[in-house]
Amino acid sequence: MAVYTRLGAEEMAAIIGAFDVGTLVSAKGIAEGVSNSNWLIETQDSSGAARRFILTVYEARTDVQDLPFFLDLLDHLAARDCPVPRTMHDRDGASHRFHEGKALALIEFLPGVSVSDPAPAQARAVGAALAQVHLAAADFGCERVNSMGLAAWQQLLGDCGREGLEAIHPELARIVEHELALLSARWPANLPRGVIHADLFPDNVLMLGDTVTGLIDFYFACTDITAYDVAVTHAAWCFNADGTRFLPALSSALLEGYDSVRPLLDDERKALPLLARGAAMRFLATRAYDWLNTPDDALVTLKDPMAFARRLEFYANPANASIFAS
Ligand SMILES: Nc1ncnc2c1ncn2[C@@H]1O[C@H](COP(=O)(O)OP(=O)(O)OP(=O)(O)O)[C@@H](O)[C@H]1O
Ligand SMILES: N[C@@H](CCO)C(=O)O
Repeated sequence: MAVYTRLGAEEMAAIIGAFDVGTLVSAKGIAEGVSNSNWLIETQDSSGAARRFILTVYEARTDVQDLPFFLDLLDHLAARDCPVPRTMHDRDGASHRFHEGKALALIEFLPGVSVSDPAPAQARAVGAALAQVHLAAADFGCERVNSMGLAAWQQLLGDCGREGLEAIHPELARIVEHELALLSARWPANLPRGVIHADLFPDNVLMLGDTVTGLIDFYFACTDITAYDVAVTHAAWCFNADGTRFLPALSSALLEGYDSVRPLLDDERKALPLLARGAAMRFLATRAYDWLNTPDDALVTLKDPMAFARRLEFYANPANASIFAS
């Protein structure tokens, strides 16, 4: 249950009272998510209309210094008609506040559900929405370094150690060593860069039918290679959960959807096999680290690192490079 912070009814009413969003009617803790504490908030405004919001209290994993980047980005993208929630600003105009030393923000509630078994039309819509974000973010003035880039993969996997990786799977240390060396040597330097979401998994997309109603959880958003975001989204959407089966119809649909809004440049397309190996390595790294370092009594369901080791092997196989050809 991702509610790490306890808030009494009076405290909650005082927090919501700092925003011009009506009177608090209910606050329900949201089970999904592991990083921060989230509540679904209902209020009633002066005309009697019901309104809904998400209250997020940021826990240790989110650096408060980054909040202006994340929250201003939502406002920037929403103003350009991207399907992202707006940030509600408080009565002083601030996008986030502090309560008992923790930062919090009130975010627009968007309808929709996260799909667990996407159809090609849904993957197409997600590809198009991602491209829309990339275009709309072009004039966003702020930058943020990718804290989950190549250096972080090396650090996390180094911390896992050869023995740790071999305990996860006997072949994992060998695969990681070989792939990290290759990625360090070949990671592209000259591809177009911009703001990327960097974590656009199905659980971070709200949909109604084939329509994307919300892209959420921008807490890894950063400035990096734009096509790397396509690779991340590809790795997240185009395989079954354990990574044993590539789903070609989802892959074609996702890439077509993206291209229909922002056609990939030839150089970007050529780089996708390598960028996808990097994307698979990024999630392998955080999952392997968490697998070995999360206490047994922690209230989180660990995600399987091997699901991304299998994707990595798929992308590394030259016979599969053609999936990215136009
Ligand atoms: N703007 C929104 N509109 C509707 N529902 C939302 C919105 N933002 C978040 N949610 C709901 O809250 C849940 C948790 O949100 P989120 O994924 O941002 O939490 P988190 O703890 O930061 O995530 P994670 O652990 O995935 O990093 C989502 O799965 C979704 O159900
Ligand atoms: N989406 C990530 C978790 C957040 O980085 C994963 O599935 O491993």
